[in-house]
Amino acid sequence: MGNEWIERWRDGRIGFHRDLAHPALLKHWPSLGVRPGTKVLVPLCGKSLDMRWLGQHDHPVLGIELAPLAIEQFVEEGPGMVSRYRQGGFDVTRQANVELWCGDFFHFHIDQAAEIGAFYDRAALIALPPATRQRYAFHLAQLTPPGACGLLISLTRPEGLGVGPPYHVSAEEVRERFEPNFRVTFVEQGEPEEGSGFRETIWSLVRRGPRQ
Ligand SMILES: C[S@@+](CC[C@H](N)C(=O)[O-])C[C@H]1O[C@@H](n2cnc3c(N)ncnc32)[C@H](O)[C@@H]1O
Repeated sequence: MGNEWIERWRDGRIGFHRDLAHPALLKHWPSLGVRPGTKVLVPLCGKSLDMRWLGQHDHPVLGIELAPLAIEQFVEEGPGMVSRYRQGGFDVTRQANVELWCGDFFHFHIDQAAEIGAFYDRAALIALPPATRQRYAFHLAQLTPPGACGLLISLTRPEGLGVGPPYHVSAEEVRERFEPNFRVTFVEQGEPEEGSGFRETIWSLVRRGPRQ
């Protein structure tokens, strides 16, 4: 699967990328009440401008992305000095308060996640095939402390029009995968996208503590 993403980036098949920050992030992030200064984990981050928006709103950002090209494009297309270093087996590229870790999200370890206090998933869960999505939900839970909250933007797609990615992830599946470790709240469902019929759903998640 990893190679397919690398190829997509190489061939410029990145229709998922948006030229502006996602409207749902602008609309709903403030109501999560995440304190300024809280570091936000962005799994499977691509070169999303949502990271720049979070960075500009006083959140250090830690993005994890498999494709080196995505990271190169992010820093080329944005302002600010770039620094590069190696940490915990990952090549890390930093620009302003966004640090991009190049590698597999599933290899990112809890020891490296010490400062993370919030998270943002747009098109990460839905980029993964069914068998990997449970693993994703557990891994996200492992990396986030009790009380950490975040937004999840999932997607449904009409039946019979291909498989994915992006994969169809139903509301039931979101609850089933995340509720063991997160309080899951439905926030909003977007309108179906013209042509594809893809429809995004916004969720807010709060990492449960041991007895919550
Ligand atoms: C559908 S895109 C979404 C990107 C970004 N979140 C956005 O909203 O534009 C999924 C991204 O995840 C990356 N990816 C896929 N599997 C990954 C993995 N196991 N670890 C890290 N990144 C991964 C892909 O290279 C791709 O850039």
